[in-house]
Amino acid sequence: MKKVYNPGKTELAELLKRPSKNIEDVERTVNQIFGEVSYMGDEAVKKYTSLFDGAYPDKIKVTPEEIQAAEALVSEELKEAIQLAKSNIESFHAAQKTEKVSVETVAGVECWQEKRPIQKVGLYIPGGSAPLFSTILMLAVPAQIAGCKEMVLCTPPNKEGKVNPVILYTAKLCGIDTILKVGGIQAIAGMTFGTESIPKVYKIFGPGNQFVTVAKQMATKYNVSIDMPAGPSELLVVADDSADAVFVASDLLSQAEHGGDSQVILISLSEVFLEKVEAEVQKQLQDLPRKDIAAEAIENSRLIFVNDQKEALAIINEYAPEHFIVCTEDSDFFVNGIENAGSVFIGNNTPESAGDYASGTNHTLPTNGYAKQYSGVNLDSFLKTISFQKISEEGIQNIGPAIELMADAEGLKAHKRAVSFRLKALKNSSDE
Ligand SMILES: NC(=O)c1ccc[n+]([C@@H]2O[C@H](COP(=O)([O-])OP(=O)(O)OC[C@H]3O[C@@H](n4cnc5c(N)ncnc54)[C@H](O)[C@@H]3O)[C@@H](O)[C@H]2O)c1
Ligand SMILES: N[C@H](CO)Cc1c[nH]c[nH+]1
Ligand SMILES: [Zn+2]
Repeated sequence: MKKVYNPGKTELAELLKRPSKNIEDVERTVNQIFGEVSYMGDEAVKKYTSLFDGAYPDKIKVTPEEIQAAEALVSEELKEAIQLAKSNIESFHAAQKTEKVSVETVAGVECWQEKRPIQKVGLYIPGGSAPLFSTILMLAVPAQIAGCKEMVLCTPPNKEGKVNPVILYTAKLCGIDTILKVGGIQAIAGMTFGTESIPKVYKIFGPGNQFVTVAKQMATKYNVSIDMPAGPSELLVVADDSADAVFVASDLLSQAEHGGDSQVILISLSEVFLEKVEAEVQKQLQDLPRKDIAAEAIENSRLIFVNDQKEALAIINEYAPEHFIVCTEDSDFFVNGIENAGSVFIGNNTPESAGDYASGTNHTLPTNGYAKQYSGVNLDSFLKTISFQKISEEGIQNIGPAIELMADAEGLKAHKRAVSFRLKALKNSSDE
């Protein structure tokens, strides 16, 4: 991890760059695959599944027999853990339901808004380097609470053309039966255009690598919306001597092990603490099964010493981390001051892994600085808000003249008439 002391503005900008691939190269690949999938459907999907995943499944859709068989391959212990996580995610997301908002803006003009589910949603479950079945809970649970009618799940197959049984088990538990063995750009293109096997959806959800993230952004050009850009995982920790170096190092490594293009950052007001964590990261790295991946991410990562809390907060808000851990004596300073972060974890007993799996919050979060303008997935992500209005005779008489004047001023005569005819009819009937 690169260690820096009191970096200046220009140095910081360079230091805090995410280790992303060349975006033009990724966009070129995305354009090509989108083009082919839109014309050739399943044939193109199979071509790219074979190229990138080394698999050529004869059927893209997982069969009911495969789903059935998966259940026996998952241990009872793991099923119970999944159930506990599911129930906490349900509690937190069900609590996000809101009441109908209704206001009589002036006498006789009633305005209200109500939420309705997005009918067809596509859930992308990463599976390139690790089968992230926990992501199914994060997406399907709020989709179900929202009342989405159709859920389509895409996840990459392994080299034998199979999907991890825990993914199949969790999908079934969440009421999903349309599971497709397709990952990466071809999955996002499939859900964007629809193919013989992949249903077209209205909104695509879920995290993924940089190919998936750029593909999701491309989908928006074809009238399919997305939750947010949720790419390679990242974590920023702010800690002082009140924190535990062993815990902090384990948190940093937890996100580093997602992928070589992940990034983790520690900001501290204590030089001694930075050094302790640096040594601890190297120690804990040694026996990680994904040591090479984590080590690559650690190469892109930073240890930053700053003199005061205000400076630390300014850096954090500029970086806008996906995950933000606060382990300082005065945690309120950071908790109250944070403006840009996907999800915040407070205190020595709150590992980031808790939010990844089982505390109840959602782990599908904006990366790459997008926490400046996007929220993580939540119940509202699966809902649309529709506004309604009902105007009485009194109401149209109250606002009609203003509408007529405004329509006139915009030069829109038909708009004006739509009001004038009604006002005239009311006047005639009152004159009779
Ligand atoms: N932000 C979040 O909320 C969040 C949550 C969980 C995971 N993640 C991130 O999701 C990512 C998962 O990545 P992953 O790779 O393991 O799985 P993935 O499912 O996202 O991607 C695998 C697919 O990438 C495609 N691919 C691989 N190499 C390619 C190439 N050269 N050209 C075109 N396509 C290619 C293949 O089709 C493959 O199926 C990680 O970066 C992880 O950090 C983020
Ligand atoms: N940390 C990931 C979000 O960036 C989510 C995850 C799933 N499994 C483990 N972690
Ligand atoms: Zn994680």
